[in-house]
Amino acid sequence: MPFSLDRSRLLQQRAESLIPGGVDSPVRAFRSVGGDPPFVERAEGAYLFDADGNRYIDYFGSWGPMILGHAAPSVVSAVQAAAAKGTSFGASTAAEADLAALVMQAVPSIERLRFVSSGTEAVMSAIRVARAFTGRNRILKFEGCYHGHSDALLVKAGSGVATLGIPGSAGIPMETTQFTTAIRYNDIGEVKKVFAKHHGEIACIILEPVVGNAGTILPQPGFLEALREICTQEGTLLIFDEVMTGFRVSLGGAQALYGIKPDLTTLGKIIGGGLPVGAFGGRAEIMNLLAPLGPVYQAGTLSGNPLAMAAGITTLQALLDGGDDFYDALAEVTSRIAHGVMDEAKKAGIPLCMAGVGSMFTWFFQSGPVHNFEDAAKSDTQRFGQFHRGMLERGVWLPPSQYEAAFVSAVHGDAEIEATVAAAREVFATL
Ligand SMILES: Cc1ncc(COP(=O)(O)O)c(C=O)c1O
Ligand SMILES: N[C@H](C=O)CCC(=O)O
Repeated sequence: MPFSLDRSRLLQQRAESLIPGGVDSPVRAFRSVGGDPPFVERAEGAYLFDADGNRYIDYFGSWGPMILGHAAPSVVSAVQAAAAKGTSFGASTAAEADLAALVMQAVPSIERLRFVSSGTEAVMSAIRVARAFTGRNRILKFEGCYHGHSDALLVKAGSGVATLGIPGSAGIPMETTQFTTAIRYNDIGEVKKVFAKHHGEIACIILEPVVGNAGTILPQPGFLEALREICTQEGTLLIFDEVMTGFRVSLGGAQALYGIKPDLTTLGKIIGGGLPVGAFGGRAEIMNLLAPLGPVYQAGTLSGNPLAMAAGITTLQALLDGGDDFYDALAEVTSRIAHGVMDEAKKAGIPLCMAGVGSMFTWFFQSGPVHNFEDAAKSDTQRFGQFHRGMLERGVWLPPSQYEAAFVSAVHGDAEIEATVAAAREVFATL
């Protein structure tokens, strides 16, 4: 059967008449890679199935959460059992503390934690509590890092903002971003300059400790250590946004991998096992400023939702049980996929470089190296788009932007590696 997206196209047209751009999040629209986005009907293991009957190996895993693969039987059973008891109470359940305890077991820098419904909310709330704790307003972030879509954090953001090539967002008053400073990632000299200019004013540095939203960019040796030292000296809080890297790059996230202890951490994605969730946490003396204990207001009708808690508990328990062996196996499969495709690019004479850690990675269409967003933006995005479409037609669904990370799950294996490398070989021959 020749590849067709006829039904998806019709569904997209219908969606466009009802929903702006036909999507509930811009990155889903395939604007930077062209072509029609497939409409998903169901998913199982490492695969997505669309409305036209096409099957795809999934390399974006709902943008990170699906580390156990789609519809993992243990997660589905836990969610079904929780749903049978009621889908939301707006009152506390034991499951919230159960999940909080599992998170803290893996991420010891978190002494107190609160659940919210998205990564955006987690970051927004962490910034508020950091400002309250320090009595300062300014936040320092890095170009190409994405911390959700709250007003103050879209300045020079990655992900869809970078993909669409827009500077931030309309509808945000200048006054709201006046305290946001965005500088180059991996450049400690720039960080020092900002502290010299704004001495005593900076509430927090927030960053993706491994960037995923400009494509994958690794911290250079010493960068995270230097940030920790500066923050400690200056009375500034260090916030690791581990919404993507938490439970992804290692059980304890990037902070465990690189041995750095942030003051606050934001989480999302994997800790909800594919259901809507976010969390922020850190030192008790900071987190205890939250109402009802303290003066920082933060709330949520569906926060700690019982279905999300059930999916999260089951997922984290599997990761804790699997331990280092689980993460080593995942990294090994990822490395075979990532390097297998790199080898094919080399044979085809196509400049391609790769950055990755554990089970997240990006192929940049350039010779590299990529240390910051400016470097990532040198990629041949047109060629990336051609590659993306070619792979999709051959049953491999990559994240539809050069400025996003790909993810591998525990149920990707030999068959998926071979099929992916073979598809890349064919596509490279057409570029
Ligand atoms: C690092 C990071 N922070 C924050 C967010 C925002 O999370 P959400 O989309 O759940 O609001 C995302 C993903 O979107 C992310 O990757
Ligand atoms: N890069 C984003 C999150 O990690 C992609 C998810 C989205 O914005 O829809």
